[in-house]
Amino acid sequence: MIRLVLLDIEGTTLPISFVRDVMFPYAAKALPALLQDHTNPTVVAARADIVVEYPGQDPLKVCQDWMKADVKAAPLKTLQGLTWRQGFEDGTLQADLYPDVPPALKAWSKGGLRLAVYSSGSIPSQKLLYGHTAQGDLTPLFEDFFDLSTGGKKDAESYEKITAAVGLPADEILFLSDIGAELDAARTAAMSVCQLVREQDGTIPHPGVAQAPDLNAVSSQFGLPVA
Ligand SMILES: CSCCC(=O)C(=O)COP(=O)(O)O
Ligand SMILES: [Mg+2]
Repeated sequence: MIRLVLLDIEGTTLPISFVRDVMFPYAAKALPALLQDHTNPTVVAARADIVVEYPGQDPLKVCQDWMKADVKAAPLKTLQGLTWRQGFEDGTLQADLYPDVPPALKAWSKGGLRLAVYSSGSIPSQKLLYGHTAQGDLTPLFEDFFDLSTGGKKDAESYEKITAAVGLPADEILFLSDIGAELDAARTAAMSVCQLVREQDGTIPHPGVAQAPDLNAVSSQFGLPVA
């Protein structure tokens, strides 16, 4: 029986186009000034991580290249999160979740299911995003937030750590993602998994895993409370 649903964000609850066409351009504009900040310890640490990994290269150029290729690099995710704070807080950014998402999350939570997030986006940016949606602040629905500080999303060990953190048998945790390699890693860690195959995102169906076009279909397949 599923007791906790662990959700990816991009491609699962939020269209990829919102990340690529709205959030990334916002971050790209703000990054040059942010990288000049030599007093914020979070910025200093992220820039140092980039310099260690790419000695002699301009950290801004490295970030720009990562964004172009949607590389899930922890220092980039930290820096992007810092830039998005201003946008979410002043109303320039508002998370445009898939329409099936808010009602399903509310029904699952009301029905007693525990909910948690596991995304490459930094935990502060996950909270900003779910805190500023067209349907209001959805953060109270989630009991926990996990990001790359737990480990890479394609590593089974990350899912073992999450299982230990939430204190449930792995098969009672249902991980939802659009990415096959993430689902494989979660399955290796004995979690239940389902791929969100979002038509709008052109998700490539991954062989050998349960699939659903939206969260309502997830509810039907796994016997979860319905919206
Ligand atoms: C607050 S998440 C913003 C989107 C993002 O930058 C990202 O990398 C999401 O990746 P995911 O692991 O949710 O597919
Ligand atoms: Mg994703």
